[in-house]
Formats: sequence, structure tokens, C-alpha cells
Amino acid sequence: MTKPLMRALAGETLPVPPVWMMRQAGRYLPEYRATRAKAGDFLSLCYNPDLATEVTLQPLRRFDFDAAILFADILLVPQALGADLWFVTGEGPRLSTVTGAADLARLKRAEDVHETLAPIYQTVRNLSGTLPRDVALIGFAGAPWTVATYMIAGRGTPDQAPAHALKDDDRATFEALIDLLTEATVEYLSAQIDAGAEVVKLFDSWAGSLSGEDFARYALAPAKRIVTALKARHPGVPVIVFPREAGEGYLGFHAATGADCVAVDNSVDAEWIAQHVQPDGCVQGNLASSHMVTGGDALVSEVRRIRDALSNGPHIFNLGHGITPDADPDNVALMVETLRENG
Ligand SMILES: Cc1c2[nH]c(c1CCC(=O)O)Cc1[nH]c(c(CCC(=O)O)c1C)Cc1[nH]c(c(CCC(=O)O)c1C)Cc1[nH]c(c(C)c1CCC(=O)O)C2
Repeated sequence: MTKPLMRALAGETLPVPPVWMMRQAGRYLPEYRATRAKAGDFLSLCYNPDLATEVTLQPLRRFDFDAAILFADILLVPQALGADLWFVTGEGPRLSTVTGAADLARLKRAEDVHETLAPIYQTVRNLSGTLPRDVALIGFAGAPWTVATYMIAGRGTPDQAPAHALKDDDRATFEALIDLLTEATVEYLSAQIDAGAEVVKLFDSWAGSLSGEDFARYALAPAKRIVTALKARHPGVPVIVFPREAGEGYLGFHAATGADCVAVDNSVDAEWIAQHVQPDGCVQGNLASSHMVTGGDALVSEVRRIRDALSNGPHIFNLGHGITPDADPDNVALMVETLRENG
């Protein structure tokens, strides 16, 4: 029997959609916090295959999810390309910046990322074969634009202004960075698939800040290049893309990139997705993650509404973005239970 997640990705409409959660291994779980304390800091946890395997498995012991997602981070690729990376507690990531051609010239080549990322592939190998029979293993990477926004600014930014400035002031350097990240992402995802990832997902968390021609050039085109290269190297391995807050940019995203599934955030309504995106292929989403904090009747009715709205086509149930540290694990259990109430 094929795993439910793989069936949905192949375009099948299932009586109950498969379910998993972005950031399902994370700080809302006390056992995650304990393992992270043992590792020391977040990056040490990412690069420790035994502990990264353990935290990947933790949510599966509590919840009957259909997928596990590799525990790692989208910012490991810039680090593997030679950028400095560290996390400031309570604030987020910091990186050495790329502000011009000289910074770009100091980065390594795409093929060189494997040396740093080898422990991540070991985590994938550990997980492959360890998972419950019906659970699919998802690998992931950040999309070039989103990763570039962190590399250019040296940190997370509310409006991605430094990346927009480099794009508009020094397009050659900006595009060379996007190209390097596109190639490095193919290398990284391809190695995850070789190590046992059954599905890969591309996170373009800041796709929504690109508009018009820029959206086509820096969200669609790199995603298409990555999907095309992966399909050539690994026929049959499905790809999920997540152009977060793309709005109307979700229209035609399957066809423009060749992705098997488009993940949709909660700024668009499930009915709209059913009408305008799901006819093109599998969709994933899109419960607001705030329901994992507040729970109750609002959670139950919203899970039912999204499930029912998307029940006439291939759907993977998920949140619209990652679960937050203040979420209550009981609400996650209630989400899964509600989803399957008649199934
Ligand atoms: C932008 C981005 C990053 N990382 C990621 C994105 C794209 C998706 C999104 O928009 O959420 C993706 C990511 N980050 C993490 C995963 C693991 C897999 C999963 O469970 O989904 C995934 C898929 C673990 C993580 N990545 C991070 C944590 C928290 C680290 C900790 O334990 O303190 C986890 C579990 C840290 C991180 N990593 C990043 C930031 C901005 C932060 C700090 C913010 C925060 O503290 O929540 C970069």
C-alpha cells in the first residue's frame, strides 16, 4: 500500500486528507526543548544526526501524522557556501552579509556544499527506514529568493528591503547570487533524495514581497529550474513548493514550475484555493497556526471547513505557516482527531 501522502501527491483524492505540520518538531514540545538543551544550541542540534533524528521523530510519537520532515534549517545552505551563521536567542538568525560582487566572490561553489551538509544527509539516512510504515519522509530547502533575503540583510527583515535594494541597484550581483543558490539547492535536495527523502519541499517564505516581473524571475523561474533539475535526476520524486503569501501568484504556480503540490498560506481562503489552484494539482494547507494556540470550537469548525472545501481534489492538510512556540500540543491532537472524525 502506498503511503497516503504519496497518493495525494500523485493526484489522488482521498476520503481523509493526509496531515502533517510545518515546524512540527519545535519549541511547543517540551521534549524538543529538552533535546535542544542537551545539544547546546540550535545549530549544534541541526548538525548532530542522532539528536536531529530524535527531534524529527518526537512529534510522530504524539500525533498520528502522515509525514516526518527532516529537522534542519533553510540557512544551512548559506553556511555551507561559506557565510558565517549564528542564532541570537530571542531574536533569530544572523549571517555575514552579501552586499556586492566582492562578497559573492568569496562564497564557495554549489558542488562544495556537501562537505558541510554531510551530517544532514546522515540524519536523512537514519530516518529512512526508521519511520512508521505509512509515514513519508520529507526533505526541504529554502527557495533562492528567501535564502538570498537573509544573506543580503544578514538577518530576517520585515520587508526584505536590503534584498530589494541589491536587486534594483546591482542586478548582476543579485542574479549571480540567485543562480548560485539555485544550483546549491539542487545539489542539497538531490543529496537528501539520495539519502532517502521521498518528497522534497521548497520554502519560499518571502515570495509575497516579489511583484510582477520580479515574481516571475525570482520566485517562479528558480523554482522551475530546481523542479526540472530534480525531476531529471530523480524521476518520480514529488516536489512541494511553498510561495508564501503569493496571493494571485498562486494562480498557475503548478504549471509554471512543474511542482506536484503547491502549499498555500492562510491569507487566501480554502474555497478560493479549491476553485483556482486545486484544479491544477495537489494543494497543501491552510489552517491558521493561531488555532494551535487558541483551540476550542473555532479550531474544530475551521478544520472541518478547510477539509470539506478541499475534499473534491488532492489535498494535504497542514497549517498556513509554521506552528508557534506558544501552541498547545492538545490542540494539535484535536486538529488531527477532527480531521479524521468521519474517516
Ligand atoms: C525563514 C525560515 C527559517 N527556517 C525555515 C524557514 C522557512 C519557513 C518559515 O518561514 O518558517 C524552515 C525551517 N526551520 C526549521 C524547519 C524544520 C522542519 C520543520 O519542522 O518544519 C524548517 C522547515 C526548524 C527551526 N528553525 C528555527 C527553529 C527554532 C530554533 C530554536 O530551537 O530556538 C526551528 C525549530 C530557527 C529559525 N530558522 C529561521 C528563522 C527565521 C528562525 C528563528 C525564528 C524562530 O526562532 O522561530 C529561518
